[in-house]
Amino acid sequence: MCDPAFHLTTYPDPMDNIRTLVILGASGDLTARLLLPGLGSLLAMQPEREITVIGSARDDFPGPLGPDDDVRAETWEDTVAKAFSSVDTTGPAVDHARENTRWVSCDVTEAADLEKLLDDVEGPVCLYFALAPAITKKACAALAELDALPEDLYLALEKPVGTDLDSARALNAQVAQLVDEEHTFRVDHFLGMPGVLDIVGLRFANRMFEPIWDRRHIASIEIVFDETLALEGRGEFYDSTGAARDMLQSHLLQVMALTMMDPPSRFDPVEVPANTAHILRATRLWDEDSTMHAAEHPGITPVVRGRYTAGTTGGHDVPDYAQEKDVDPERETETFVQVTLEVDTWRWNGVPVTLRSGKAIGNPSQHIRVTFRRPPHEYRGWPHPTAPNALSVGFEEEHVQLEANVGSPFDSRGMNRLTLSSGVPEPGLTAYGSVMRWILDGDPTFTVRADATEEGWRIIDLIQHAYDTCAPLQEYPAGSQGPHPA
Ligand SMILES: NC(=O)C1=CN([C@@H]2O[C@H](COP(=O)(O)OP(=O)(O)OC[C@H]3O[C@@H](n4cnc5c(N)ncnc54)[C@H](OP(=O)(O)O)[C@@H]3O)[C@@H](O)[C@H]2O)C=CC1
Ligand SMILES: O=C1O[C@H](COP(=O)(O)O)[C@@H](O)[C@H](O)[C@H]1O
Repeated sequence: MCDPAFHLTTYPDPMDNIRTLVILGASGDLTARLLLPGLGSLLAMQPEREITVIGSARDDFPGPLGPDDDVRAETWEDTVAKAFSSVDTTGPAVDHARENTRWVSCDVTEAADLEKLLDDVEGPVCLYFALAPAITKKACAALAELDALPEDLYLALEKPVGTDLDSARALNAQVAQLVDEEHTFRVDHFLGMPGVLDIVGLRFANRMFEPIWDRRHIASIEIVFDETLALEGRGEFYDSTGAARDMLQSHLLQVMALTMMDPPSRFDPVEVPANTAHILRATRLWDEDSTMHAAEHPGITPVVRGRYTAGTTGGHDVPDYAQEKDVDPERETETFVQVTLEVDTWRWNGVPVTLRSGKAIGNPSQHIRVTFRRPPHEYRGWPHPTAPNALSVGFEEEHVQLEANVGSPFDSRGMNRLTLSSGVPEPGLTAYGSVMRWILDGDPTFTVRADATEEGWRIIDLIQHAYDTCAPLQEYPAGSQGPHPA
């Protein structure tokens, strides 16, 4: 279980860091829907924290009225208050942030604008780029033109970092000219999801899992994040991205690395990212032709991709992807991907690791499931094969489930399957609440280091190669479980 107040690192002192958060792109969807509510829930939990939030984008907030609008949106201050109250947050830290927030208009691609924005801002300060990747790149170039940057400056970058390996390398190099790695947060909110953080407690705060957490005892690992959601008006972004780049490049690969990393000696921004990178560097596509793999795990198709057609999911009619707004049907963008990977180390060689994510899926699953090997010895007269033990953890719902065999084969009941299942009692921070906490603490332990981003793109290139050579785009009706043979 992950205690919400459980601060995992000893570096640096919490509550002694960032006092000013500047959100660039603050009139966008991310800020109102995720960043501000996450911040509000954190402040409700930490009443002593004093933080000034500066919102910024090109237009005066809320921006001029469009030709078809008849109601002017609320002010920035109202937006902050509304976002805080949406998660029912109160307390002195919430009041302080609400009363001290302000809006500054700024085109982040213009050095002169940035200079004005940062003029009276004192460090430690974090600039949060809630911007499209192309604008983030231009903003970094404009920041590099300034004569001086605020002292103790942190930068927080949203995903995606770049759009491929080359652009990610270029952006990382640009960022490195502005601040060092320990002042850089490459945000992956999946690392803040309560269920994902439960993996930390399960693995490293118990005696019983870590000794068997390797290829000798684990048969396979599955990390699934399916969604009923379809495009939700994000056609333009999604059509140039697709499921692998949207969901695997950082999110599911980061979760995989946390699930499979060697135990770090400390939970700090040196050890955790190093162990994450170690796993990602060793990751390759499952080789279905390897004799050893074929004997132990026959029939795995390493890459499956699909795209939804019309159907119904979550009680809503979903149109054929090709009919969605702002998409090019000829582009072959996938809305479903399933890949089986291998982490080629002594600890994990030969264990298939399947990552899957699909949009418009019926009865979607969102879990990390570790399936153990069967007992090594078969007793005469017992039912065989004995079902394997399995441990699964939900992503956002914090649901932990352990499956075991109990009972005696010598009485009439025979062997039973026991499922120990528990939700975690106290709700903790939301995913973006944890992200905000790490940022305001100046603690990049659970953010994505530059090399991990680049490894993510290397793995995406392997998947793309499979798309081009052996994984044709298949169709699946919205509301189904995805294409065969996933
Ligand atoms: N929305 C989501 O659910 C998620 C988004 N993300 C990532 O977060 C980032 C932002 O996403 P989202 O909020 O949805 O995007 P939006 O398109 O909703 O918002 C973009 C923001 O950028 C501002 N902007 C654009 N150009 C400039 C400029 N030159 N100078 C200053 N501000 C500018 C816009 O305001 P204006 O035009 O007035 O300047 C607007 O405030 C993206 O990288 C996305 O991938 C990540 C996870 C989830
Ligand atoms: O980053 C993204 O994540 C969401 C899923 O995360 P959630 O916290 O909103 O459940 C996904 O829908 C989106 O496509 C992707 O860009």
